[in-house]
Parts: sequence; C-alpha cells; structure tokens
Amino acid sequence: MTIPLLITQQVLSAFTNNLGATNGHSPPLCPTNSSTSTTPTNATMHTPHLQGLPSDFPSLISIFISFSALRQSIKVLLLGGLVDIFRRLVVHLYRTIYRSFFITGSFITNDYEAYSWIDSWLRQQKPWKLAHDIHISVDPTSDETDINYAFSFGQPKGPSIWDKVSIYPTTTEGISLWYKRHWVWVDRIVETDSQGVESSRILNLTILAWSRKVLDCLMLDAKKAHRLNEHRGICVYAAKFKYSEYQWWHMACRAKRSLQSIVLDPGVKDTLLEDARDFLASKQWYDSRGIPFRRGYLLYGAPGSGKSSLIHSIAGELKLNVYVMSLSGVGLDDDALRELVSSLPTRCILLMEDIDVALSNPFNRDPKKKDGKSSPSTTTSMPAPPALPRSRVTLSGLLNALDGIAAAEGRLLFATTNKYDALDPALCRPGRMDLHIEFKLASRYQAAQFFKYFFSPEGHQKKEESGVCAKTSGKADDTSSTILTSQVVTVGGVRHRHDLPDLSSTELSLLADLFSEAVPEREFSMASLQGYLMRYKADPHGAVAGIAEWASKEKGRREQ
Ligand SMILES: Nc1ncnc2c1ncn2[C@@H]1O[C@H](COP(=O)(O)OP(=O)(O)OP(=O)(O)O)[C@@H](O)[C@H]1O
Repeated sequence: MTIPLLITQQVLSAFTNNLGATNGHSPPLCPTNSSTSTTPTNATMHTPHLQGLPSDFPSLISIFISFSALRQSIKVLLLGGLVDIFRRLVVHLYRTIYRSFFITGSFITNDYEAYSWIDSWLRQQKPWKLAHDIHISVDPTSDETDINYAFSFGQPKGPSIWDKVSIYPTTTEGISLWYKRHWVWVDRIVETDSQGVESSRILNLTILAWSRKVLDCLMLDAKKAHRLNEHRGICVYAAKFKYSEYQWWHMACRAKRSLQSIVLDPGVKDTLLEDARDFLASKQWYDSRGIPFRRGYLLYGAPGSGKSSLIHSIAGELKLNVYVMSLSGVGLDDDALRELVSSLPTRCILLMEDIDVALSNPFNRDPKKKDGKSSPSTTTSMPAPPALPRSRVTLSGLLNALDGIAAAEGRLLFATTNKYDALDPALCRPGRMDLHIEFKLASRYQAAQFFKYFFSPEGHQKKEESGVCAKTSGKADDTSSTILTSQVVTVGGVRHRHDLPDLSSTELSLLADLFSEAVPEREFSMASLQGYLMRYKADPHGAVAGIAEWASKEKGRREQ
C-alpha cells in the first residue's frame, strides 16, 4: 500500500512545486495540521489540498502541458499514433492497388461442387499437368484407379489417368498459368485439424486482371470442363461423415449402363424413364400450379432383381448425377439429413437404399405390423438383422427432409426396399413416392430376353464397355477379375476377352427359348441367372445344356 501512496505523494509534490514555481511563490502544498508528519506512512494520511489552482479549463491544460514528463508522453503517443496511421495507410494503399490489379478466388473442398469445377479445369491446364513438384493421390473409392493408372502409361491411347488420379502441385510450390492472356497464380493450402488430419483443401486463384469478368468467365469454363467430365459417365456422390459433419463427397465416376442391359417385364423401364423425362421437362407446369417440383419413385421387391441397376441406367440416360445415402449411417440424425437433402443440386438423383432398415423409430406406425404379425411373408421370414449402431433419423425427420420447406427442388428421389410392407403409409403416399414399382423374381420372359442380350454380339460388347461384368465367377475363367474396357486387358494372367461363336438371330432365339423353358417361373433372381450365365460367357450352348441341372440343384439347396 505504501509504495503507490509514496509515488502519488511524489507526483503531487512535484505538481505543486511546479505550480508554485509558475505562480512565483512558495509551494502551496501543506498539510492542514502542521503537527502531522509530512511523510505518509499509512493509508490514513491527509489528502493534500491544492491552493492557487486555476479554475478555468484552458489554464489547467496549459499547466498540465508544462509538465516535462507529460509532454514527453504526449509526444510519444502522438508519434505512435502517426506511425500507426501511416502503416494503415500503406496497407490500405497496397490492398487497393493489389485489388485493382488482381482478382482472387478461393475454392474449398467443403463446397465440393465449386471445388470440383475448378479441379476439373485445372487438370486440363498444361502447366498443371507438367508440374514437377507434385502430390499424387489415387481416388481410394475407385477400384479401377491404379490399374488404369498403370496401364495408361504403357498405352497412351488407353483410359486417361486424369480421370482417376489427382495430381496437384505440392503445397509449397504454386503454379503459374495463362488464361485468356491473363496471368494466373494457383496455390493450394491443405488445412489440418488439431490431430494433424487433413480437414480441407483450398485452391486459391490469383488472376492479374482489372475486371472480375475474367473470373466469371473462368468459372463458366471450369463448369463446362466439369460437366464434360461428368457426361462421360455418371458421378456418384455419397453422404459421408467427415470433418465432424455429414457432407456430400464425390465417390466415383461410373460408365453409363445401357438401358437395354436391364431386362424387366415389358413396359416397366419405359414407364419409369418416360415419367422421369416428363417430370424434368415440366418445371413450369409445377411452378404455375404451386406444386413442389419433386418426384419420388419407390422400387421394391426381391433382392437382385435390378433395382439399383435400373437407377444407374436411368441416371445415365437422363445425364444426372447420383447422390447416394444410407439412412442407417452412424450418427446421421434429422438435422444432418435435412441439411444433406437441402444441399442437393437442382437436377440430380437422390438414392436412398434399403429405406426400411434405418430408422431408430420403426417406420411402421401400426403396432400390429411392428411385431411382424400382420406383415406378409417377406417381412416375417427375414432373419432379424444383427444389432448395429443405429442412426438417429426418425420417420418425421425423414418426411420433413423429403418434402419440408427446405427440401431440394428438381430432384428425383429413388428409394429401394426389399420390405415394402414394412414402410409407413405416410412415406409411401403420392407426393413423396409417386410411382411404386415392384421388382419380382425372374420370369421366363426375362430369362429369355436376358439370355439373348447376354450372348448377342452387341450386348456382349456393351456389357463389357459399361463395366457391368465387374466380377467373373465359374468355369470359363478365373474368378474375381475385373473387366475394364472392351480391349484385351490381362490382369494377373487372366484373359477377359471372350470370342462368341457366330450365332444367327434365329439360333439365338431358339437357344434363349430352350434356356427360359428350363428356368422355373419367378423362382430365381435375375442376379442369380446372371451369375449362372457368367460361367458360360462364350458358350451359349453350354449354358442351355447346364441350366436344368443348375436350377434343380439350386432349388434343392434352397429347400435344404
Ligand atoms: N432385371 C435385370 N436385368 C439385368 N441384370 C440384372 C437384372 N436384375 C439384376 N441384374 C444383375 O444382378 C446384379 C444385381 O442387381 P441389382 O443390384 O440391381 O439388384 P437389386 O434389386 O438392387 O438388389 P438388392 O435389392 O439386393 O440391392 C447386377 O449385376 C445386375 O446386372
């Protein structure tokens, strides 16, 4: 306590001395009681009272200014202020000049759509391809990436490595390139979280230009480049929990699958495709009537009957990207679901697979159905699924996400399920699921058509091109090898080119009839028929000869 008081005392005495000096007489500071010590020792000291202080403000200021220490401080303060103002001015000037000469655009992976545009565009730029100090990352979700990558070095005309492999200049080295006579500097920043795990990537483009139009132009080109990339096939995005939230992540670009390769009962494909086409072309009609511009399709029925394949094929036909989500995603809740659905682009397919299995609250509000008593055999005969960590999506959360106020417009929803009866009627009502399409086990008609397509020369080629026959199994070839293109591609010594015998269409029809006669009606899935035919890729006669035995064996195995 005493030290500050002493300092105060010193300051005051200096002040009054100074005052005295200015007034020309002895210091007026004196304790009222002369018997009290002038050196204060504790807090009970007397407050000195000042005499001769001018009462007007300007003279008080001039007295204060007459303090040399105070004068110095004010000088320092003013000088510091001036320096700071100068610094700010310089920074402002620099920024103004910089901004008027350079346009800067940032693209972050969290906004994947814009990021992928610029990413596609950059991959086409020569300096980007020729960068020396590079970082290579292979798309981990693509099973073809490394093979294509390896092969394309040996075969310049083969599949482009740029489709599959991400090549970036390292973070330390940026890249300079030219765009419409404007110099562009591109640098990449990789942000990491507290554990050092990459959390996002940012691409910064600095363009030497006066007008922002250059960036707008570049974005348009980037968008075109991306669309061009996409239209070689369809891009699949998946809802993934990354960086502490659910986001859409680009998973892979898949070749289109021809609609012909999917064999369904007559009229099914056409109805669905026409309906989807008609919907996409009717935005005005919906708008003028105030009806939300959304359409939902529920594909249900036997496993392996072509539900997912048909969606894939329709996406290719309509040139739409597919956004896949599983409602049983761990940690997915109503809020995350709503955000995911509302962040969908305007024209796309939202695919919700196995929509029945996911909710923490059972879909079915009917208590009788909940215990499975009133459900048909499909529901009751299924073994109970193993207890997995459940998502926190509720039925009302799902319904809100699908047609709530924030729900995306212009999207086609495809939901698939093997348990139609387990679905809540609210979910299936028109407006949410407008068309319900049942997929049954293979009919004889389907078996015959599939046989014809499988062994027809065009079908054979198309099937290979579309990458449908991803896995082989059985006699004719070794198992689990990948057919990538219609070229002869040998992986691990396995041959994937099959020479079909020349069959006239009459012969093929005859064989198809024989084949279908041996297939019992609605007993096998199309997937299992495909599995059987894969054993006889180049041997239609063998396929016909063996089908009856295979069918009876399969039947016996199932009965057992
Ligand atoms: N109708 C069909 N026409 C042609 N191929 C089919 C058909 N149905 C199934 N397949 C083939 O069977 C395999 C599995 O088909 P897909 O995944 O589309 O069935 P799914 O009905 O979606 O099955 P799940 O309900 O188990 O998901 C695919 O390789 C596909 O080529």
